[in-house]
Amino acid sequence: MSYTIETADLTKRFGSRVALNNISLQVPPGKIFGLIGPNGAGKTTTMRILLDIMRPTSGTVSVLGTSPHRGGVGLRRKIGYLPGELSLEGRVTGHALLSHYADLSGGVPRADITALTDRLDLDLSRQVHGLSKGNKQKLGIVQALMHRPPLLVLDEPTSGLDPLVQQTFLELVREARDAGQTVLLSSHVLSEIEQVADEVALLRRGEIATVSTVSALRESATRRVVAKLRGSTSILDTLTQVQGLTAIEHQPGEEADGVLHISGALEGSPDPFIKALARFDVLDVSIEAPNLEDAVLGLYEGGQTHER
Ligand SMILES: Nc1ncnc2c1ncn2[C@@H]1O[C@H](COP(=O)(O)OP(=O)(O)OP(=O)(O)O)[C@@H](O)[C@H]1O
Repeated sequence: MSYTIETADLTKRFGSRVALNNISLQVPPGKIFGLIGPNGAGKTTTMRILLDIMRPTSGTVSVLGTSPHRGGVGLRRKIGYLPGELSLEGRVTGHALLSHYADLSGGVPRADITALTDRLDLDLSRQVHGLSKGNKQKLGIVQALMHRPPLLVLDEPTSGLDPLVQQTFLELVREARDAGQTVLLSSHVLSEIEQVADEVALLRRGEIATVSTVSALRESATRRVVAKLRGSTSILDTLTQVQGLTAIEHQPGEEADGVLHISGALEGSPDPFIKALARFDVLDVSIEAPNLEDAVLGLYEGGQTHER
């Protein structure tokens, strides 16, 4: 398979500071790939190298089959880039700014720009320096998406967007993927992009902690389970045998004798838990949605894994 983005042993040092340490990443075509990591993990540095804003200390990079260093303007036009530290201070209107970028991209139909600004509810007649942080971010998003490039590289794209606009943005990203575009986007929290990302790489101190599909993360995540059961404390003996169920706690209910309130943490399939419960008189049960943020934090603390 030829990847849209491929890096091998990518390393970037700033003096003695190692920003990236042997990063090997493969972003498949037509997918949404998330780079997740806390502040300083190396997300922006990785993206800047892909755009040839920065050169690596060592290692190799290929973007759309070309080295960013050699790709020049031809490669740059195929990438829609939203920088993390978007600085829009000029005394120009949104219209003028987008026209300028549209020219650089080889022209963009006016209707395509309007379709985006309408959906994001962005007023292009205002001077960009007076726009709020969120509206500047919307302008940056339109600038990156409007020419429908084969690759989108979006650094913290949801930053500053209110929840409603965040949803619209995620829809736009999904539509781009469905149209065959490849999307690389970064965030310091998984919850902002887990709805759209097909695969995520977790960066920690310049290294890849894990690469995983979001569905694999979901399967490995722990969910809290709560049940109200009628029966003797022998229930507990049964539950301790359930595969994947840990941290079991119980307390007697306020109801008539023999009601137990049970809680625990369940990893993996809920099937063994449900089958174990079915042997008792179940008064109530709930299995919460997995908390992916916790799963990711666990991975940050843990060692290296690679799952595809
Ligand atoms: N131009 C630079 N000069 C010196 N150090 C730098 C430079 N750019 C980045 N770094 C360092 O490299 C490391 C990675 O930074 P980077 O901006 O890539 O992280 P990030 O994951 O994007 O973080 P954030 O979420 O805060 O944007 C940090 O330790 C940072 O201080």
